[in-house]
Parts: sequence; C-alpha cells; structure tokens
Amino acid sequence: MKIAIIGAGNMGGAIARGIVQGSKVKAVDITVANPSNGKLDALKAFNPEINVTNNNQEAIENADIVLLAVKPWLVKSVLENISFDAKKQILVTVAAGVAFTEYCKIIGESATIFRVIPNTAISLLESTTLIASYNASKEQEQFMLDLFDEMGLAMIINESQMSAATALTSCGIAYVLKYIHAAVEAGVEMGIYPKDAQKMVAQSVKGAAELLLQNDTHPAIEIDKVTTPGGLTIKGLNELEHAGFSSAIIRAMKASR
Ligand SMILES: NC(=O)C1=CN([C@@H]2O[C@H](COP(=O)(O)OP(=O)(O)OC[C@H]3O[C@@H](n4cnc5c(N)ncnc54)[C@H](OP(=O)(O)O)[C@@H]3O)[C@@H](O)[C@H]2O)C=CC1
Ligand SMILES: O=C(O)[C@@H]1CCC=N1
Repeated sequence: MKIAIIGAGNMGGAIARGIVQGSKVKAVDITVANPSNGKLDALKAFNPEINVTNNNQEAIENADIVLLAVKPWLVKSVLENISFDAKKQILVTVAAGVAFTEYCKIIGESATIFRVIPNTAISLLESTTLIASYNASKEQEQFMLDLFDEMGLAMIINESQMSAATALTSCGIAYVLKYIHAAVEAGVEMGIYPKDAQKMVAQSVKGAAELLLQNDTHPAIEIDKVTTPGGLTIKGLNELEHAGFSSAIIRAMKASR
C-alpha cells in the first residue's frame, strides 16, 4: 500500500509521522509533497526512508492512496493540477468543510473518497479522528479505521454529522486548551508559578477525560462526586453558570460548525 501525502503542514506532517510509527504502511511507501523544503527536511530528519518531493504529480505516481492535506481553499486547484486516477486510486482528504459533492465535481462521482478530520493531538498519536466515506467498501473503511486508530481514537461517521463532530473534536481541542490557559492564569493570580499551574491543570483535564473514557460514566455523576454540599466546588460551579459557562461552550461549538 503506497500513500502520497500532499501538504506537509500541521496535519500532513503529523499524519506522515504517525503512519511511519504504525504497522499498516512502511516509511518507504510514503511520499510527501510540499512546495517549500523546510517541512520536508524535518520529515526526512524524522525518518530518512520517507520520500519527499516538491512535485505533487510525482508524489501521486504509483500511489494507492492520495491524502490531501492542504488548506480548504487550495483543494480545487491542487486536484485540478494532478492526474488523479479515480479507477485505481483512493482520495483521502483532511480539508475541513469541503463536502464529497465538491470532490465529485473535480474527480468524478465514481471515485472512492474519505473525509478524515483529526485534531492536533495526532502529533502525539492521541487524535480523535473522524472518518466519513463515499463509495468505499467495508474493507476500505476498516483499513482507514485501523490506520487512524494507530494515531489515537478513530470513528466512522456519516458525512451529515461531520460538521458538528468537527466542532466537538477538532475545533473543540482549542476550547479545552482555552480552559487550561484561563485556569493557569487564575493559578498565577493566586500565587502559583505558571509551569506548576499548567502541570496541575493539564493533569486535572487528563484525569477528568479518563474518568469518562474508562468508566463510561456521565459528567454530572462525576461532578456530583466532587461537590460537597456547602463546600468549595459548588461556589465555583455556580460562578461559572452565573457567567454563562455552559451557554458559552454550546454557542462556541455551534459557531464552529
Ligand atoms: N490544523 C488543524 O487542527 C486541522 C486542520 N484540518 C485541515 O487540514 C488541512 C491542512 O491544515 P494544516 O495542516 O493545519 O495547514 P498547514 O498550513 O499547516 O499545512 C498546509 C500545507 O500545505 C502546503 N501547500 C500549500 N500549497 C500547496 C500545494 N499547492 N501543493 C502541496 N502542498 C501545498 C503548505 O506548504 P507551505 O507552508 O510551504 O506553503 C503547508 O505545508 C486544512 O484543509 C484544514 O482544514 C483538519 C483538521 C484539523
Ligand atoms: O479551524 C479550522 O478550520 C481547522 C479545521 C478544524 C480544526 N482546525
């Protein structure tokens, strides 16, 4: 299985690094194309067996999978300037907000296409990766699921849920980081050194996530365990709601759709 990755930025670069650390595709079978050399040099330094090029067409020659990792507004021109073979090749795209119908207009309705939305934790193999398929067999879906499962948690969803799920996971990681940033600032105001505060808050967020993931419980149940009647936590929780915390999160998620 040979993969060409077009675009070596945050997503393309992290996916290339993630794939070579997994078991599904060998480094020699990955070719990454990017117009400038800095990110390609970094990939070569990470693993010299990864092939790199400045030429998109050269990258996709002999590729079974062409993975598009350019900005959404470049998708059309990049696809129009390569000879993608929809009979032999599978298109995988990470471009957010570009529907299957847009790709069909360029490469035809018979093509097999996957829309894949990771988040930036893919660089640590801790991504939540959403996968939607078009014209794919069950075997092809399973391969994509297995490939991205090695870089975190991958889920197959319908394209109709892609925008909402992208808001929760891919944009959502920024909201979690925003919470961490704000909490660290509170800690600093209360006299804790920033590095210590960041470690405390980040580990607390990780612990909260693990409680839900490992116990398959509900956030309200876990919150109830923390909250002593007349105690400290309820004072802060009520302050959050007076300031519109839940409403702000819901509005943020919906705005990111
Ligand atoms: N960042 C994120 O959290 C997520 C991003 N996405 C999607 O991933 C895609 C890429 O985003 P991201 O990785 O963050 O962006 P980056 O800007 O980090 O990466 C894009 C890469 O594409 C390269 N590029 C530009 N033009 C071309 C071209 N004509 N041919 C080949 N490569 C080209 C750029 O090279 P150079 O810098 O040299 O110009 C750059 O390395 C977007 O469509 C985005 O919607 C999806 C989920 C999450
Ligand atoms: O902000 C964005 O548009 C990209 C897509 C999802 C996460 N980052």
